[in-house]
Amino acid sequence: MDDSFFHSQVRTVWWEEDEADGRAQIGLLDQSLLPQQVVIMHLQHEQQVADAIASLKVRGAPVIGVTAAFGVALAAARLLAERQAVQRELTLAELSEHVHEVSQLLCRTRPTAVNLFWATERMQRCLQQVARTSMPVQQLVALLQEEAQAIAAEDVQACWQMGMYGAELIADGDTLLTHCNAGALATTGIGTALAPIYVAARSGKNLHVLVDETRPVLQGARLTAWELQQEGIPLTLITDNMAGHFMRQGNIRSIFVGADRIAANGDVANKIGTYSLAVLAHAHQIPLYVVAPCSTIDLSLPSGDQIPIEQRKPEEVTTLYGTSIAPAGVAVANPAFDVTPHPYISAIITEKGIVRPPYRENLRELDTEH
Ligand SMILES: CSC[C@H]1O[C@H](OP(=O)(O)O)[C@H](O)[C@@H]1O
Repeated sequence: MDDSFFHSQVRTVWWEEDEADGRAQIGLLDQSLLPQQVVIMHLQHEQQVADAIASLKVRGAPVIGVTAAFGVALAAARLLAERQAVQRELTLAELSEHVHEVSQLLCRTRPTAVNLFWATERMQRCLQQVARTSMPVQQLVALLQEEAQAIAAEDVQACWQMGMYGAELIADGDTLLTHCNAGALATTGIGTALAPIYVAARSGKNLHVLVDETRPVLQGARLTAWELQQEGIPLTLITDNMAGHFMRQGNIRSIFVGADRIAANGDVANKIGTYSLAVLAHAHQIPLYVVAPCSTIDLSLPSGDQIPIEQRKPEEVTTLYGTSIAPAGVAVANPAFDVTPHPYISAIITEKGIVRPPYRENLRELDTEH
């Protein structure tokens, strides 16, 4: 497969330099405005990066990991530039402390997606490893940038591999269901859950995708529908509460979803509503596949019960595009994710292959970095 395989020009996040003064910055597609507007942001401070992640301008587990890595590299470059401007030395100890503090800042934005923690830990490890070599601090800052670029490049590669493995599970003529957005917009590559769909479609299989709208913030309706449309993949948008109806009618061959964190026993935290889908799928004997890179696997947690679930603001539920849809003062719950117990998961597709039960043993053999 060559680069022309993927038609869309979707780019989620990248490293760049300001045209005017050559300052390091991060280019980022503002996903909160899609599909109505395609707006590119240019971030020059780590606080802007943290705000972009917290406000879902960039969202999806793999790409928030990449964004956090770029954020750490940006913070290091910014501190060095500040010191150079006043001709003050930046010591290794100061750089290390700054990188640690910025990692903590970025990790406070979204607690469930483990990729954020994985990426910032990897950035800190990179600094610790080379620090012993007494390398000049300018070179350490450049190395952090290279490490972030490597994380992004590995994500692109992982998406391809997940796509190739997952496509084997899709047959010509299948109708598939997906939830939220686990496509190109959630990664720096062709996506996680949507990657097998793209690979299968490009290999000539005729497919149809049912897309859950995914309340409360509509990643399915706004992002997945937009992304699939750009790629020319036939789709039908449905509201979340229609999924059971279509399963019962026998219209759905399999379900592909992403993941924000996978525990050692194979329990999966993913966008709220995934658990309900999984139970329905089980009742209708429809396979549910989770597609995620190894950076989403957290072997330090024995089960999904230990996965922290992000609670988001009530306004995401009580309003739609700024318009109130509920009575003022109503009590609201807004967990962003739920946990699907592993017995409901038919297979977990990673860049290293397809993992089937028993998950505890088979995930351990994958050689993840956690
Ligand atoms: C490829 S992971 C995408 C993953 O991210 C989503 O959450 P959010 O939009 O809140 O970042 C959701 O859980 C998707 O499955």
